[in-house]
Amino acid sequence: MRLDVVSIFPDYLAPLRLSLVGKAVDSGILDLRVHDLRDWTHDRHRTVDDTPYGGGAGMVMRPEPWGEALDTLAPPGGAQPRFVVPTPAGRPFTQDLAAELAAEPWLVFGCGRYEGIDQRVVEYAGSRMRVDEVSLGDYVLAGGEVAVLVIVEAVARLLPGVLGNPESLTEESHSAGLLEYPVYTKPATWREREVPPVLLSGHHGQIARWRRDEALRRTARRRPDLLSRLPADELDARDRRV
Ligand SMILES: NC(=O)c1ccno1
Repeated sequence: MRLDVVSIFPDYLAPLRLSLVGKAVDSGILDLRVHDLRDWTHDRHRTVDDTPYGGGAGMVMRPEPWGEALDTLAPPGGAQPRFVVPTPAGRPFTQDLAAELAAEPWLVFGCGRYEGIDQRVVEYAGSRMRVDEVSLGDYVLAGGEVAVLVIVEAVARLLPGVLGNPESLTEESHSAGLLEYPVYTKPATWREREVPPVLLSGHHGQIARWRRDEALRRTARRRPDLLSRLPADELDARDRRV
């Protein structure tokens, strides 16, 4: 997978060279290219923003540098990426969307700053590539860079060969529409707190049942909205009694 990130703070994306994502880059699973939007400006001050039409506080990112950046990275008529723009006004970024993006051969991330990017950039991009304006949650960041770090990690870990043990993808939060069950490791007793005995029983069927029950309980307590979204046949009669 090729990943391009366009930002006025390219150094903000340095963490993508570390740990899990960094290893994926080193191994060639990810072809990561980070670009400075100012490389597509032509004035002495390398200006990327201007005052908003209609007035109001703050500045808006000018469309010209973004248009030139997209034309350089993905010339019209050639292969086109999926353009992902983190914004508080976007649709929710979810595990399902992470899985969708992980199936793409090429993603370009646009990091907005100030009050955002001139909307015509998204409209222009949408005329020749798929565009996703996505939000990590109902809060506002100073820019898209931090959101891109989150999205890239969520996507990269789903790529074959990135996680040491792909099995861990099968029972994690949101993988089956539920929150993950609580996990424990040695010692069996820690500060007078015991590990649930069933986990020490060696009885795999009972352990699986306990984990399912705990995932259901945790989801019902913390995210009842997820339960209401589960397909009707996802919960059996026993599940409904938990
Ligand atoms: N909530 C968000 O994802 C976001 C992106 C940029 N600013 O906020």
